[in-house]
Amino acid sequence: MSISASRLCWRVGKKTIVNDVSLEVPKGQTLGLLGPNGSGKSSLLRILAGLRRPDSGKVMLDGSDMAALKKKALARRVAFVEQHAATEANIRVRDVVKLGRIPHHSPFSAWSHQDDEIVSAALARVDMLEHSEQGWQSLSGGERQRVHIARALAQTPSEILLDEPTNHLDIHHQIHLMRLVSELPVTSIVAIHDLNHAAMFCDALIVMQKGQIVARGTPDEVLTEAMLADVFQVKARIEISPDHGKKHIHFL
Ligand SMILES: Nc1ncnc2c1ncn2[C@@H]1O[C@H](COP(=O)(O)OP(=O)(O)OP(=O)(O)O)[C@@H](O)[C@H]1O
Repeated sequence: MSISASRLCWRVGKKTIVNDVSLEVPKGQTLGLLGPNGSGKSSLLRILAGLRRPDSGKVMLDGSDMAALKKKALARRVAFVEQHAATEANIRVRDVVKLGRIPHHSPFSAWSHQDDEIVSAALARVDMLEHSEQGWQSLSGGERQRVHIARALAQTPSEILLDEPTNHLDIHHQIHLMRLVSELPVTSIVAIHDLNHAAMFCDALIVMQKGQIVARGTPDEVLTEAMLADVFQVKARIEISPDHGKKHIHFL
């Protein structure tokens, strides 16, 4: 397994926010994390990214305990795009993406032509190459989101964790981004609210409720009218799309 977690628990005071969560994602696959607001998706992603220590349980990368990895080695391997990622200074778009290369450098190593190529390729992948010289503060919300994703790609990670990455994006860029994530030769875990995008672009899904996993499997197995009524309290009719052969949810 590229990334796995066994029996993760995280509490704040008496409240258990992540409750006995175990998961496994094979190399190159895309796992979608679904669940209502406050169900623990972001908290789980922060633990999987190594930003938060669980009270119990562990995260494994290729079978080795993540807790044993040094910060820089972890940053070379796992990229995380947070939901409210901020970049304060008014630096150029290209410089934001260059930050993704930091874990690959020592204080004495020189910036290389290859670094430049990786940064340009990351910007091109999110359709932001022509904004390279623009100042960060002048970008729209969706453009900022795409630049944060480019920075994560410039890290050339083996695992990428994305917390609601299609927030702020127009429908063209939502589809473009989800297709990109699903086609990347990188293991991805993505918290996502759009259930039809989850059906179209994820290999497997996990549904969280009150910190626990309440359903898991392929999108076909997980996305059922009963689950949507039970977990999300919505009525829906689900059919197999004649266009792409995946499940399609009609909300009633
Ligand atoms: N540091 C914290 N201290 C106290 N409570 C917290 C903390 N972090 C998260 N929580 C609580 O834990 C629960 C899960 O939050 P989390 O952000 O992980 O949910 P989520 O599934 O990502 O939600 P959303 O879909 O709204 O982004 C929420 O009730 C939240 O208020």
